[in-house]
Amino acid sequence: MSDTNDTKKPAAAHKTLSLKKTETSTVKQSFSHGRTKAVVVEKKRTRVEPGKPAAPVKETPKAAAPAPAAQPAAPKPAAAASARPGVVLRQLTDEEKARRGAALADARIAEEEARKAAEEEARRRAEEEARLKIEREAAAKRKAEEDARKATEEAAKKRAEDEAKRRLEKENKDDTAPAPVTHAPATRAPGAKPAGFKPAGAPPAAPAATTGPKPAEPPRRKLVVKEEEEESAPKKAGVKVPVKAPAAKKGSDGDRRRGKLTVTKALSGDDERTRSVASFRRHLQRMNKGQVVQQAGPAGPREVTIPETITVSELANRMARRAVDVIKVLMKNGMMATVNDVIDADTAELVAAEYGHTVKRVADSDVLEGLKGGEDAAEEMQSRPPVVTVMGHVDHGKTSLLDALRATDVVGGEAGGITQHIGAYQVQLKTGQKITFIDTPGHAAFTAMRARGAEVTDIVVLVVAADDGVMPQTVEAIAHAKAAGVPIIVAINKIDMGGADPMRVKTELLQHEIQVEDLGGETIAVEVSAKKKINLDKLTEMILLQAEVLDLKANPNRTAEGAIIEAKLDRGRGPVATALVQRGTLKVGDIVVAGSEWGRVRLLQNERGETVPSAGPAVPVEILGLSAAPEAGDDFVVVENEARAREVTEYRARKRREARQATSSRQTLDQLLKQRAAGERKLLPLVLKADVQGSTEAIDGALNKLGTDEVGVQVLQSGVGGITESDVILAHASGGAIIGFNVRADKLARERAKRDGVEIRYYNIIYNVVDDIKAALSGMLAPETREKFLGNAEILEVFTITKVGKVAGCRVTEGVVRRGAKVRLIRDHVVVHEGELSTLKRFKDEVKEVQVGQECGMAFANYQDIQKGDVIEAFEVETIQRAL
Ligand SMILES: Nc1nc2c(ncn2[C@@H]2O[C@H](COP(=O)(O)OP(=O)(O)OP(=O)(O)O)[C@@H](O)[C@H]2O)c(=O)[nH]1
Repeated sequence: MSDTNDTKKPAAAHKTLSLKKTETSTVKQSFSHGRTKAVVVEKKRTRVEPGKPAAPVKETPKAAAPAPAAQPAAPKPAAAASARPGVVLRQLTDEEKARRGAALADARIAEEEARKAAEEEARRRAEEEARLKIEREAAAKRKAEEDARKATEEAAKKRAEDEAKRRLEKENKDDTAPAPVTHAPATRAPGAKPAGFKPAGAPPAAPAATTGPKPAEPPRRKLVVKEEEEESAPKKAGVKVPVKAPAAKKGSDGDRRRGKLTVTKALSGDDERTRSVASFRRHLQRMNKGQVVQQAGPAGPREVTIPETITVSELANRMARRAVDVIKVLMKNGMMATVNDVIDADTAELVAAEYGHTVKRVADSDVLEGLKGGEDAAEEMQSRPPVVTVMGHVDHGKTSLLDALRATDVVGGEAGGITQHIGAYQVQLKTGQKITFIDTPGHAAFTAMRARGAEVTDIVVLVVAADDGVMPQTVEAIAHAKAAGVPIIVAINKIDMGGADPMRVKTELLQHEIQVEDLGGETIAVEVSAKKKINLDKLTEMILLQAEVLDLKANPNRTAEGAIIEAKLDRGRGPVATALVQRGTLKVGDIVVAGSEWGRVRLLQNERGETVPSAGPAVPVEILGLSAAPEAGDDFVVVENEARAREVTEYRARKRREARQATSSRQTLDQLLKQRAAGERKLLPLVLKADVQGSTEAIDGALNKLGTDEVGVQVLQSGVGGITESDVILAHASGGAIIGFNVRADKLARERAKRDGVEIRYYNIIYNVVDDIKAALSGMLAPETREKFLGNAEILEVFTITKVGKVAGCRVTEGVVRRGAKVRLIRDHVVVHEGELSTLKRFKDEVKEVQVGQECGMAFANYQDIQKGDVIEAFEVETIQRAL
């Protein structure tokens, strides 16, 4: 506040003259916001007696105004005294005049400023009022527009629905001319929006025309929505929200979804439409802020490991939630999923974040990390028995030798006398030492197992019959053993036989870089007789000696690891896997992952069928309790819990599926068809099912060997277990047959095979499979054609007969001419035509054949250019079936 003193003002004209010794002045007070107030100040002068001290000036404000803070023009006591009434006023000094003049000027300036401030304030108020008025009017106008727009939308929507209904009814009535039901009638008025198109705040069609210049409004509104979407896009990219976001649908549907939520829409029950872009963005923002929407669960937030893909149930499991909770979250994000559906890691991460869990993303292959334990410390290692594989040529006595060593006889039990089942046995010697033998059907299975990474064998015993010597499969076995880097012990068998010549065997082996000790080499050779049980102890002694050299050790005090030697589906016992423990000890109750199968060990049985509680290193044991039969050569490992087992097996199963798809039957069929089209090698497609893996491999190998450049076998699928409907479907699709070895088709498969005409053949002897397939392949060989000369006839005369054409009057000069035979027309020793006869007549009668020397009439089918003197050569084509 500032006061302005207006003293010594000249008397105003309206003021009455009075003798009162009073002097008035006005004080103008300025307040904030330009408010001012004028205060009149009266100054009374009193007489001052000479010699008496001057009384102070007493001011009596007429209004209750605060006293002026300063009286710039107030006279000093001396001046005041001189102004006393009764005292002659003295003239003001120059100094006083100057001061008063300055004060007056100041007061005038202040007054001017206050006036200006007041004017400014008034102007501002007027403007503010005008603005508010405009805003009020605009709001009212907008409200009116909005109401009108809503009304129009409602009407348009209703019209569209009516229209759709009408069309639907019409379609139902008239099936021949179906009209697509659409929400956007093609004949809508210009400017009118398609039914359901509701851009936020866009003026309705009708008011747009009346309210004037707002033509750019709808597109702008649309753009805003678009911007919102675009804004959310990078977030999506960053977080990879796998929400079925309001992805634009085609046409009016997509547009419609961008609109505001109206009552119609809300009641329409269309979830997708009711989810606006803004809500999606809000959701994303929530996501980005890491705001937890759901409760983490009873155990609180945790770290959830998420692989590249995961099933809904597994994700729920890892978050300690119910699967239905996960499904709810997915649905909320616009994704319909069931418990068993596989979702990608991004989606899973979103769900986990929703529950406030932290996520640990792992690559697919990471699940295998740490599956197998690390190296064992040297002090934990203990000696273990050697694992021996017996290999050799067919009938050289592998099984007999193993039998002799085990003092059991399985040869008689084998159909056809062939070792068809891979078995693994441990023999305990008189000394108490143990040797584990793996009986394979041949080196192929050994290699197949090696190919799967199962390096189970420590020593190979190469059986060579002393009477037969080194044979092709002996050579192959040597190659396989060498490739595996496994030491060989040669067992020269059948030394009891008359024609046995062990030295010949030894020298023959030299050609294959096997130098036995007798001949100055390092390879141990033992002359044995499996039948007469000669030198068997020497053989075992040599095996143990070799094992000693190899210094075979393993840690038995750890979780078990090993390899699957054989697996089968046993009717009574379910999936049974013969496993060889390589380190650690396998116990009943352990959770085992074997290849892409897993299970809790229900029962362990040794080779004699006895139940054992555990199996240590180099012990072969049958495992019961697996979910399905793994493949021979798969590794097995004991894991800490079921979740881990599931994780690993799911990953492996997926990888195998992918690998199979890469060489899927469809692809094979395509190749097959291509080959057929190109007249290339003909393949006989087969689906092969057997009771054990070893048999499938043995049959597969044997059948593949049957192939030639022209024909061959295409094993579309081979596996262990009964023949199922899917096998039949596969065989049918490829036009192939099914081979069941020691297995049968189930009911569904039988019915389907009957319906589709797919042949299923059952066998229990490999030779028979090979023979039958050989015959089938022979049938596929293109038959040879051979021409058989019949006879010659000379054309004596040519007659032209109406309706028949040219007929040759001939005489058979050589052999016979038969009806239906093929003929060539030879003119001057040159073949001018090759075709068939249409007529063969003797006199007027059709005859079957005409002998040499006889005359006949002949006409060619579709050929008229015959001349006298031409020779007709008759011949037949014989087809000769070939065999492999
Ligand atoms: N005299 C004699 N015969 C033997 C001896 N060992 C095996 N045999 C016979 O040789 C034949 C073949 O023996 P297997 O043990 O079945 O031979 P394998 O090598 O296992 O044959 P595949 O299973 O077909 O590979 C049988 O008839 C045996 O009786 C032996 O030491 N002396």
